[in-house]
Amino acid sequence: VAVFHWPDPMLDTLEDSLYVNHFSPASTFALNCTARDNSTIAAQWLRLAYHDMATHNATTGLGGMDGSIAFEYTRAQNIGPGMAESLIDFAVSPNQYVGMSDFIAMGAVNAVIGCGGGPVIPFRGGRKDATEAGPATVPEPQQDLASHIDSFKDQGFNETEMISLVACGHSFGGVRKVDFPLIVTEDVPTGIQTFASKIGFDNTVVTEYLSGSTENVLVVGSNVSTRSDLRIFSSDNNATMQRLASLDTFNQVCADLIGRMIDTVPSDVQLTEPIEPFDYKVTLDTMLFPQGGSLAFLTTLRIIENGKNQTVTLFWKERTGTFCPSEGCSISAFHVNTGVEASLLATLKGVQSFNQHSFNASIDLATSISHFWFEVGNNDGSAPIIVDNHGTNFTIDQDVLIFDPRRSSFTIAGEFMVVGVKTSSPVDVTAFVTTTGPIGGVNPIPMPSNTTISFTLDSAHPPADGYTFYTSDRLPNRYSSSTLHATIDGQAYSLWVPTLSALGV
Ligand code: HEM
Repeated sequence: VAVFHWPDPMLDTLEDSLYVNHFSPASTFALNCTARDNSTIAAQWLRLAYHDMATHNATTGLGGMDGSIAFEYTRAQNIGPGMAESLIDFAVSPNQYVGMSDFIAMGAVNAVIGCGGGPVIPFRGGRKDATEAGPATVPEPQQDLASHIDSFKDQGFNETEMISLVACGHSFGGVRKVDFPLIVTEDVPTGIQTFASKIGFDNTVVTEYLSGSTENVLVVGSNVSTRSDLRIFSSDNNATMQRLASLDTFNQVCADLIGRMIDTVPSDVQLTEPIEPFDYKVTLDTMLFPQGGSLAFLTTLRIIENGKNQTVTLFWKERTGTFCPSEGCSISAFHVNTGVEASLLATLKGVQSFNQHSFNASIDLATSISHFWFEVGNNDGSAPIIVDNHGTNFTIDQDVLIFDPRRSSFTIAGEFMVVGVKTSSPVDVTAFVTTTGPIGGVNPIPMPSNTTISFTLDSAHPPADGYTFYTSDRLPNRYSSSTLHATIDGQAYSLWVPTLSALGV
């Protein structure tokens, strides 16, 4: 299991996206098997993930789940509106540390639970987005069995796994003549055409195939050349399909294979260990900025709701000199937000909701802050739990380049970030900003992109408390997050700013 050592922007983003409800569309849109375009969002997402993975070549190690589908979705092999629509679903979520490909993979995990309630597929992060299209290697129904065996072999799956993975995939969604003109569907009713009239993660696709009652056009369609499921399913005399007739086996095999499918990445990509909900998490809105002769320090500790009535105390130590008592300076939470909703995936892992304990500490300007930790009291006589980033403390790397949410301005007229630098010498400050592009134009998919914006000396905010302030260019539309960079007195500093405001600003 991946261990979270704060700060870790990638794990931080992925864990929120997986387990905090509404944090990312990837964990919500596909729930309840929501219908779209004569199919379901879940089916579209699962097909998107497979088609993204299908560029993998196990021999060269190239391709796989890398988001290259964003450059390939207009190909005939990716026909149908589901590809573009699904890419649009995911395009709001990426930032500088997590790309589209991780969200496409997360979409597959949520598609499976969203339509069937399970099985739960482990999620690993760290995929890298491709910058161009991969080869056109998605299998097509008019190809013969030998080609399909070859395609799956290239993708890293043997013949038995091919049979199973196709059965798993085709237990979702439908085949629509309009989207796939190669398939002659005069013998299949129009409208919603789901395999075996079922939507969901069950093995009807298998049992109806075996009993001869299937309406799957890739099995019984009148165009014999596009009966690819028939050729694949029967390729080992139905031995695999018979095994999959057990619902438990089907669920186990599908969880395993879809898991392998989303973890099929270019060989130079190293995925994290599976990401489970973090017990204790310092949330995104942790900020340190000068204010009226001291430093304001805002932070929040998120705890999984556990039925105990807990009290949390924030502790911190000085950066230089002595100011705090030997046990550290401390303060109680000023706000507790109970009942932060967990995602469906989190509830399937036993997490019902989270409590957020927020702090607004005033830090001595001269001695500043080097690190912080928390004590969680159970109010039942038991010893408090020390939450200290797994023994490494929550370290404030630096207080030289800071983001100042109070001096920043966010109005309809425009959004401007203000940063402070702890020097009076002139400094070049830039922000590496992720935005999601406009819908429409040349590329209808609002793919996330990165731009650099610069800062100028802030005439509205004179130097104060040892800091000089710089204001950004107007933030671009569809700003999502940024990382600040500056070289100050010969040393390079950077600061991830995942969010522009915090409770207590
Ligand atoms: C030889 C391999 C495969 C062939 C020839 C094939 C072919 C097709 C075709 C023709 C459609 C209908 C497309 C449309 O009408 O829009 C379809 C739908 C679908 N396929 Fe496959 N497929 C294959 C493997 C897979 C695999 C391995 C998966 C995932 C594990 C998968 C997942 C899906 C899903 C979820 C749909 C429904 C999409 C929707 O309803 O929006 N397919 N496939």
